[in-house]
Amino acid sequence: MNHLQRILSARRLSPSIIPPSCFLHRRLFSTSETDDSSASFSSSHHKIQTPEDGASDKSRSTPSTTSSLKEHELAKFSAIADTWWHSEGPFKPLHLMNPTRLAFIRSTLCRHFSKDPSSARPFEGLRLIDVGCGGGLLSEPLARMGATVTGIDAVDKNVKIARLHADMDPVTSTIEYHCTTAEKLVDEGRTFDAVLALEVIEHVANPAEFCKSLSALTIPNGATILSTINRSMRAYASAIVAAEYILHWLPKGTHQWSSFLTPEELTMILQRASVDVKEMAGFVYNPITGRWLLSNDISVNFIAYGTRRSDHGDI
Ligand SMILES: C[S@@+](CC[C@H](N)C(=O)[O-])C[C@H]1O[C@@H](n2cnc3c(N)ncnc32)[C@H](O)[C@@H]1O
Ligand SMILES: [Mg+2]
Repeated sequence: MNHLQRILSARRLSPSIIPPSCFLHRRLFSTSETDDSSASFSSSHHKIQTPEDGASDKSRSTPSTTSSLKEHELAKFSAIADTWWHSEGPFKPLHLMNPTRLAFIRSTLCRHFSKDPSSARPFEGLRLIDVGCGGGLLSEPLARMGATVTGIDAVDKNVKIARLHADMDPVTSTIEYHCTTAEKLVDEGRTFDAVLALEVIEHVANPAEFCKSLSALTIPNGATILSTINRSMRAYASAIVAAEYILHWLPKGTHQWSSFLTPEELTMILQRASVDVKEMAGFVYNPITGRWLLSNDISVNFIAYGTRRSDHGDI
């Protein structure tokens, strides 16, 4: 068993990690948070959001909607859309994380669909969707691995940048990009063998509804993969205070601590959406090598792979 397999097998989940619903924050099952103008990206007065600030967020009690859009989150991405492919720009952490998250995706999807992970194009024959694709940092390598890729993003500028970049290579020019949302594609009846939403759920209006849409886009017995940031004190210190305010890796205000989900919460909302989480891994940054590694440590950045039950559950 190699290192990766050890990590992954260590993170195969049993239902015992799923907490009773009373542990969950009410936010998970409420709704679209109305816009918080104090979170504006362009503001010169950046207040570091504390966990307590999040706890008193009044927007929690707004009525339910199926839209996953949070306008002020989209505005942040629109403002920096032309930097998606600058490897030293605001998306540098995603560029650096890419090989690590692709290793997890290759490993889990190859096992799930009985594909050969040592093949150059292991995803040949698979239809994948990259939800919240941004500039296409993930969509492109998935296409190079042979998948038929659809990339969607709610920000039109992102989709345009993704399209322009993908068109530079005949292999990636096959990617179908659309400015739309997961819920709209559900309404259109689209389905995919595997659905991926990396670093998106912490930016949507309603994580539980979003997971239901991801599930509905996944064929029965297909795979669903999400990555996000844990709502832990370590994540507050490293992903917000250090990354945004000390190291300036990300623009200030990129993340709201209160919008993060714990691995248990994500597992539970996916389970309620008919997706059983099978494996999880953490991404850990090594400041000496400047690389991210797959790890057992899911206290900050983590990725989860689940399988879509063939029954429709309570979707
Ligand atoms: C942090 S970026 C991640 C980009 C890409 N998944 C990656 O990991 O390289 C989050 C992306 O999600 C998009 N987004 C946010 N909310 C969305 C929603 N409700 N539906 C679709 N895309 C959304 C944003 O426009 C942004 O491009
Ligand atoms: Mg994020």
